[in-house]
Amino acid sequence: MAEIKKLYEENFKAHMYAKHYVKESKLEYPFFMEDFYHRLFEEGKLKGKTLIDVGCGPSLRAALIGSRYGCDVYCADLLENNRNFIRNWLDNGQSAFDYSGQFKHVAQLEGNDDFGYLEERVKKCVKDVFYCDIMSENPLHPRPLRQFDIVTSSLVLDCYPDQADYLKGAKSIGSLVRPGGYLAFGSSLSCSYYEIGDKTLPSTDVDGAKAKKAFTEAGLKVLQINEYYYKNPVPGTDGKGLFTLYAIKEI
Ligand SMILES: C[S@@+](CC[C@H](N)C(=O)[O-])C[C@H]1O[C@@H](n2cnc3c(N)ncnc32)[C@H](O)[C@@H]1O
Repeated sequence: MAEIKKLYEENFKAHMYAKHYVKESKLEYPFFMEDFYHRLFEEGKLKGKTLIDVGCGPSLRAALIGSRYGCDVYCADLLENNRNFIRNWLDNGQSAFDYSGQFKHVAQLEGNDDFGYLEERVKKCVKDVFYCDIMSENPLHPRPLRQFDIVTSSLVLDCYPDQADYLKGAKSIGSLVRPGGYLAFGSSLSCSYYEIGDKTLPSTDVDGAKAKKAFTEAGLKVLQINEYYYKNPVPGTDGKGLFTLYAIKEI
């Protein structure tokens, strides 16, 4: 586990990740998570005021959708570089990093051709950007544990191939959901590595059923799983696809 965190500290380049996995994504279905969040909110399945995106990285996936529904969004990540990347975007907008492909996609989901309105909306909804570590019992340490109406997390827990770490991470993510609150989660499917530039990072051989087991053990009730298998191999990873999971913490 310490090794994985060290690998991230040394190899995860925020700008390169944002460029390769958000801006010019090589994934077959680049905006899988945005579509998932959009659908859940639109169907009224996710309701609440506070949203934390755990392991947000240099991405605003959850903020883009949660902002439509007036959520107060908190972006949390292990790496200072990622947190600074988001802070810089919040201060300087598209001139700091051009997310226009992703923003255009979300605007289209909302029935709009022009995506310019999203920048202000996202900036307004993000209330804070802070440290979190899902390998800690309190992922917000040294802050006190706080719970949220909605917890989102995409492509984060699958960074931990060791089974014990995976379960620990699921428990830690689950601890952030308030009783009656929701988890909207996304992951690679049966993946052992992904590349960022010339760096290779490990991933996990996991599917919806394994994630369901982990989050059930973490005290959540899983309500929906959706697996998507790539039709063609995706450059830079051996992942077979992606999956999403939606769960509730019952009162
Ligand atoms: C593959 S990126 C995903 C980024 C973003 N969520 C997305 O969907 O594009 C993995 C992210 O998990 C973060 N991460 C890795 N280990 C973590 C940990 N122990 N606690 C919190 N975040 C972690 C990394 O810093 C990185 O931002």
